[in-house]
Amino acid sequence: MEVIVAKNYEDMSKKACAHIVSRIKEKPDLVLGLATGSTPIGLYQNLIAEYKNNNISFRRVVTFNLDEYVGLDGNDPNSYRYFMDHQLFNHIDIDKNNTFIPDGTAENIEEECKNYEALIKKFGGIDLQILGIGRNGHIGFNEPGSPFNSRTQYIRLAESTRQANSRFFPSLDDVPTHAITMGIGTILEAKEILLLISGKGKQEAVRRLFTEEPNEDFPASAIKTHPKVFVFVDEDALASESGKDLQELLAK
Ligand SMILES: N[C@@H]1[C@@H](O)[C@H](O)[C@@H](COP(=O)(O)O)O[C@@H]1O
Repeated sequence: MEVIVAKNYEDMSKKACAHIVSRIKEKPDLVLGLATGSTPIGLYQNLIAEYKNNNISFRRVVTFNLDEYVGLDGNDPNSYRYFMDHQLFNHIDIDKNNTFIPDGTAENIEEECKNYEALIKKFGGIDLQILGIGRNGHIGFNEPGSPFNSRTQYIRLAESTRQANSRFFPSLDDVPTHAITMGIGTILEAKEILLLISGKGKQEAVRRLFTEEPNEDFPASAIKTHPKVFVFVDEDALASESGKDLQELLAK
């Protein structure tokens, strides 16, 4: 696990963007795994700027999102399809037919999960997966207790996750109770993983990530078993009480 410490959110977003741009230049038909949440928004803005400056093209890039709420269609402003269209896809030259997100309105959710896995395989697997992290260590919507070999699946959201995400909805009652998420096993099959962590609210998650052995109570710890991981973390997320120790730990 390589750790890149950024000064702040903007710096983290820029550094992660530079990493992805270099990968797209090496492989213009990169299969890119995408994440939602507030954390990657700055990264997406930087990618849009790189496209507008004619520095990169997404014409041949294929994307797979980690997850989607069950029950929300793509026109719902809280769906992850809507999020991705508005935060990234509408502003770059990507072929929308090559942007995949689980369908939260599918009649047969289990089929949808299987098909999603098959589609990822059909494109040769994910080259680079972007991840954010929930305060309880969730990645995608894999909540604590998710087995490390789990595949794309239908899951019930933890109440703490519904509460955290209720800031985007009119009320807590409007937050869906279920989602489809790539499994941890699916995520670990990506050839490379980029985890982005920003802000004071993530200090405890950072502490656990850097100090705990891989364990299913803290889903993000699974990435420690992966051979090619880059963690982009800003100083706010690092600066816990034990921040100094963490900085020392990282310096080793
Ligand atoms: N499913 C998403 C995760 O993929 C994301 O990492 C997490 C953290 O979001 P934020 O970046 O807003 O803290 O939120 C959601 O639950």
